[in-house]
Amino acid sequence: MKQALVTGGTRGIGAGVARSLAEAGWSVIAASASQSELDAFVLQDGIKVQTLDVTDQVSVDTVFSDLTRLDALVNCAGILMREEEYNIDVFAKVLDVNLTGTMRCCLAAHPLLTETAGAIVNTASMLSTFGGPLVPAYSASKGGVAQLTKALAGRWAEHGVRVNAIAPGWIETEMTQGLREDPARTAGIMARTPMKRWGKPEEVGALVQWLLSENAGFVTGSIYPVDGGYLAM
Ligand SMILES: NC(=O)c1ccc[n+]([C@@H]2O[C@H](COP(=O)([O-])OP(=O)(O)OC[C@H]3O[C@@H](n4cnc5c(N)ncnc54)[C@H](O)[C@@H]3O)[C@@H](O)[C@H]2O)c1
Ligand SMILES: O=C(O)C(=O)C[C@H](O)[C@H](O)CO
Repeated sequence: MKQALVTGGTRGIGAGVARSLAEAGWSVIAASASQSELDAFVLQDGIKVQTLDVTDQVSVDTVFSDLTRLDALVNCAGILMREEEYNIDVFAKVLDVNLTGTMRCCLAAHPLLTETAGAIVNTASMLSTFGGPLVPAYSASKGGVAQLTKALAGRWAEHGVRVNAIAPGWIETEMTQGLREDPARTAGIMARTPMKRWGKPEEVGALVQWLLSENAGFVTGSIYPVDGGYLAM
């Protein structure tokens, strides 16, 4: 059975991805650094949970060296600290999780993925394309994830490893809870969203499922929006 590891896989978009892949017949490891999330995760057939901190090299090395097979890595772990990101320590922390954490897991997964001609899906954002004045570190990290994805795709194609990224729009998760509870921010977002609604984690999962399938066998180095049309406006 094909095996995927999803970082940040016990909540929000990552959990939506883990559940979509399990429903498509994958064996999924849903990994998170948060013990409370691991405890709260409602298990389903095909999914097991795993402690993994993407900022901790020992944690990453331990988890990946224990794997005997890996067909896909989906990097969903991410944080966003809003205005606090103007503090340099917070800036570095956000980069460490979102960008360096993504690279850490890609590097750790690469030897296993070369054995299976596997694939990576990273999580970029609309903020890979435009800057968010309230989130300088988050914006920089997501611009970085998009470029990292293209660089790795170019380098690892010769090993048969495909590397793509998703760029979710406004998705209903805890990360956007504050925005969804603010009527003025919600109205502003909906005014610019052609589909006039928030996206769901499983709608992001469906895109990841396709990117990891044989149907996407010639697709690498691309960034795929799933945003109800927001980036097109
Ligand atoms: N929600 C949105 O609208 C949206 C839009 C675009 C991109 N994204 C991106 O999607 C991804 C998932 O976001 P979400 O909205 O589901 O947010 P979320 O806060 O619900 O989930 C984030 C996940 O990352 C995990 N995580 C954080 N730090 C970690 C670490 N050091 N090691 C391992 N896991 C860690 C958390 O435990 C959690 O499981 C993030 O990369 C985010 O930037 C979200
Ligand atoms: O697009 C993303 O990656 C987001 O999650 C957007 C943020 O929630 C938003 O920029 C917060 O101000």
